[in-house]
Amino acid sequence: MGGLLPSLSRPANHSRIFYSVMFDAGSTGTRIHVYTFIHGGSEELPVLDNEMFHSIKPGLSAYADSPEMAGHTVRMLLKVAKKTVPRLEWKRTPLFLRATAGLRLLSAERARLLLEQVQHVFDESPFLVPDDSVSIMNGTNEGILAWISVNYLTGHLNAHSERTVGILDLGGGSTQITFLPKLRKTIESVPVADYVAKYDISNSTFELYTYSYLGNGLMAARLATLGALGAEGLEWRVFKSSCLPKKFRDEWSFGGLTYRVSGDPDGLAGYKLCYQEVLKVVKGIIHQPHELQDSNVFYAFSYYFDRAVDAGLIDGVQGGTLEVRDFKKRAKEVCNKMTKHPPHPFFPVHGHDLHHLSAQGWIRLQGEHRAAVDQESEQRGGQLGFRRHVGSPPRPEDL
Ligand SMILES: Nc1ccn([C@@H]2O[C@H](COP(=O)(O)OP(=O)(O)O)[C@@H](O)[C@H]2O)c(=O)n1
Repeated sequence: MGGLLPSLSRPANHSRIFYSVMFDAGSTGTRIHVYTFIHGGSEELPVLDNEMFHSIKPGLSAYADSPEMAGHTVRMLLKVAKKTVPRLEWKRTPLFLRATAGLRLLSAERARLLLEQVQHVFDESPFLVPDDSVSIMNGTNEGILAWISVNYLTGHLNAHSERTVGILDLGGGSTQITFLPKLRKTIESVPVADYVAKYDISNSTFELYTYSYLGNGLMAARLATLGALGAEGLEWRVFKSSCLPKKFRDEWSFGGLTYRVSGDPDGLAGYKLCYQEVLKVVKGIIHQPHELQDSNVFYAFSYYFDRAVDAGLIDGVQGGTLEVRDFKKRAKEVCNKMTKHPPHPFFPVHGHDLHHLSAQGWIRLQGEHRAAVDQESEQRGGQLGFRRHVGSPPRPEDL
């Protein structure tokens, strides 16, 4: 995202504060980040001074049949930019939008029509609209940027650091895994070449293992488990699962479609059956690098974080450190209890088959930091801000 920062060659008397506006168009919501940077001097890199955040649900892909509503979402969010950026700065403040799995899951034509609406709203706004303002980010870049952000914010990218940490990002439509392999064999034995990406950061080249599994984000994988993703007859069908309490009934919306779901009142529910159901969706698809069988540190976030909080495994403000097997243990407890008293539905592991990913590995679950008021339930107050952020860690007074 090299274009995020506007040109730094400014006249000496020019304001040393500048702004940049980034939209994250995810499968479950569209978010705006308005960054304020301070430019200390021509030799120095700008420093992130503040970030304003706001989000709207659902994501743009929910409007595949009414693209003008996607434009409306972006117009609403632009109001935050207008409030945050002084009027005089609007015409030199660049706008960017990067869409992730929601749009990747649509046909190229439907995605194009949505992005066209966004481009139109950008063009009629008073802000700067660079050439590459609006696009779909590919899964490889999504995984790499998350890895850079987390390693930068945790201090693993500084010159003295000898190791890095991996990332696990569970979105609604896709899930990413990225780490720096310790063994050459890991790179040599990837299933296809696009599991490896080289990235240069300050005189070092990192050869990363990175992959984005499209359709294995939490919402998409959950619907696939129910046999609902891509199914016909959504108006009359009810999709049943042994992962849901027997008497449970609900409607779930994703990607502009609504699915009626329920437990199986005449069947069985519980961990074992549910595990088999989920396995059908991930088996043979999720690649499990050998070296991850040993202990490894991963930062897991997005829905990994949300579900760990919901399951009572970590604190919603502090985040926490878990072993992968803790997820399995808790899933067993919750799913087997659900056969007796119906609690909230809990799927043991979505997206990644985490148990196999790293039997003894640790994952650190951290929430995201947001400096601004977020009206969504997805607001989290963890210690680090890293999801699609590249910038300074939040200051204590912002937390
Ligand atoms: N700035 C953001 C945006 C989303 N998220 C999390 O990302 C998840 C939703 O992912 P998403 O809607 O972007 O889905 P994808 O398009 O990445 O598959 C939720 O768990 C959100 O809380 C985040 O942690 N930080």
